[in-house]
Amino acid sequence: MSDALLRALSTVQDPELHRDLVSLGMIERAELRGDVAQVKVNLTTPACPLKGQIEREVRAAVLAVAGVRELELVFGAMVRPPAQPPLPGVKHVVLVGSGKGGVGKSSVAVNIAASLAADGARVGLLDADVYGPSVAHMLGQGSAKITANTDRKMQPIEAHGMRFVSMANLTPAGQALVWRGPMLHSAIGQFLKDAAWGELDYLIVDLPPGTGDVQLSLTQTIQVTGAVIVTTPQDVALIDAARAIDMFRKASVPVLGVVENMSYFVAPDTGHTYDLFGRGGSRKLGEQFPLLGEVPLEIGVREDADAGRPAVLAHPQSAAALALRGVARRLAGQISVRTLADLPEQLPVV
Ligand SMILES: Nc1ncnc2c1ncn2[C@@H]1O[C@H](COP(=O)(O)OP(=O)(O)OP(=O)(O)O)[C@@H](O)[C@H]1O
Repeated sequence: MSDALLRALSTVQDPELHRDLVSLGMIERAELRGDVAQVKVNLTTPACPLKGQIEREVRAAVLAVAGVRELELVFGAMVRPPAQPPLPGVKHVVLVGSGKGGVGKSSVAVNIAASLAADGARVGLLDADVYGPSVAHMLGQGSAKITANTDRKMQPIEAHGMRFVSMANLTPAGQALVWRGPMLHSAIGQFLKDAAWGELDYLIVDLPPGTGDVQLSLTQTIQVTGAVIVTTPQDVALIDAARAIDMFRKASVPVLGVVENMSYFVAPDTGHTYDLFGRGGSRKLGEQFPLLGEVPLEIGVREDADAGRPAVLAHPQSAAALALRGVARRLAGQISVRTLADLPEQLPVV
């Protein structure tokens, strides 16, 4: 490594982590070949929301070093696990919850997972909404069946770049589940621990709506990185979202951010924007939670879900898909912030 380049790179801060790239262990290579600098930066997540800014600042710093005429810059990514990973091979478990049903929690969970996977992360999705599992349908895998692998573990189903497990793929279609708390507790534990998740950067968990047994069970079974709250902007939804936030607080689960879904509607024929439920209402939940994004109500989101393809993949340029991509990247950023805040001053190079 070139000392001059490292000195220059140590003046560049990660904009979210407020620490320099060198002490964060993000510089894998910094070499001078003649007057060409070759630098490799490992971001803390492949879904880094501020990659463009980091790239600009690295360029400016390196090209200001005496004798450097050109920069060959490559990016990699390495998601850092917390001091205590939640499950072997799984770095982060993130819960997606809502105070009330029908606000689009599963849609948001599926699109966050698909978006992180599209950015290059290794992603799992656990459908813990055992009473109303809709993830399998939204991923076009409603009739797939979960099988056991040679170690007698549940083999997650692969779709759209992620692995997922859903009760819908274990029970015959159309049958209701009539389980009580202790059975649910053991089912969730099995989904987490007896599924062959393999190596994952993020395991996204779609919770049932509300504040019941499954939510508690999950927070007691493993150390989760945090929770995302999905809400719509009207007061009745926000009251329930506040209750969900309170539940996570009592269970010592950090709230990583809030997603305002069905935030507004743009009429496709006139282009007029309607704030059907009062856009921006989720700010009433408090300033302490980052707003991860405002996702418009869009017919395509529902159509894509029913066609079994996440909107972020099916119609990546739609306003809803772009908002959902932003949600996933901001969430990944928040996870890095949480994790690195708890790690030592000088991190090893990854
Ligand atoms: N932004 C959106 N625009 C249009 N339709 C949406 C949007 N978000 C969700 N939907 C649709 O609303 C319906 C409910 O969404 P979803 O199942 O994701 O909600 P949920 O909160 O998980 O529900 P439940 O709590 O009952 O499981 C679905 O048909 C979904 O396709």
